Amino acid sequence: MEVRYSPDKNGFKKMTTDELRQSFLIESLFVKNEVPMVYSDIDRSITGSAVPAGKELTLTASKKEMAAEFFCERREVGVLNIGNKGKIILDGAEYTMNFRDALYIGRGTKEVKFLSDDPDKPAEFYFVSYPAHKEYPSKHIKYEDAIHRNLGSMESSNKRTIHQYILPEILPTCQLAMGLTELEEGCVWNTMPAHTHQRRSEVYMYFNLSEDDFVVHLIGDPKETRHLIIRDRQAVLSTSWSLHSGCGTRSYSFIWAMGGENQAFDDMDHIPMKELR
Ligand SMILES: O=C(O)C(=O)C[C@H](O)C(=O)CO
Ligand SMILES: [Zn+2]
Repeated sequence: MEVRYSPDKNGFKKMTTDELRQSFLIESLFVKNEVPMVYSDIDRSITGSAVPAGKELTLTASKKEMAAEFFCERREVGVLNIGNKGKIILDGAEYTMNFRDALYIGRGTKEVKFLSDDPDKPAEFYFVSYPAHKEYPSKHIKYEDAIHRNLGSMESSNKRTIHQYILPEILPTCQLAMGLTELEEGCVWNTMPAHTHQRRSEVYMYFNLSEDDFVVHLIGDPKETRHLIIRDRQAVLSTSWSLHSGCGTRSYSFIWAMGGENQAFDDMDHIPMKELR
């Protein structure tokens, strides 16, 4: 498992493009028949994917980094399927995962298996995990059971729907919150006006982009921003002090996942537009 260490605010200011990418950008996801994972010291998130294409995949603990017998020994996981129909089996209990369905996997779950219905049209599971102090029941949250919030406008090029799957309004978790944001055609800006949230950190994973398209993702202190060019199915880590917002060369979607001490979605420190630099 790859491990990432984040810089402090001052170290961040001196980083080159390559250093920024090595610290915050995750380019290794969605490899068929593998379960790539990145462990970050930011709230101890683990970000990964599972694309079973003719092979059943298992979520296993990396002994060195996790010192655990099984992945969910002290962790909870949120999974979203952005591919074709598949299944996740948790200790023998089977969940049918359609496109845009989510699954919360509670601490204590011993066996997690990922399968696709058709190996030629695989399911594409994306997951984010955080440490969990307590066992909460696993739960399947279908697309139609998520909370769908419309935000933004065509005039601001940011009309989008935020689909909220894993939040206290839907199910209890230890610290994980997770959802999916889809931009309307012709809209390119996400999370603008921008925010930080000192009380939690966040991981974004962008998708629905063609090979030639990308998102210019803003990070850093709102008064001294930097950017990363992010391509299809790549993820970006965000510290609690960093804004996280992006502008694409076309419309796109992204999955956001958060861990920390406060799960209230609207608990954000908004940044006045005039203050961004
Ligand atoms: O488009 C948006 O705005 C978002 O999706 C915002 C994220 O959900 C977020 O940053 C939550 O803290
Ligand atoms: Zn946020």
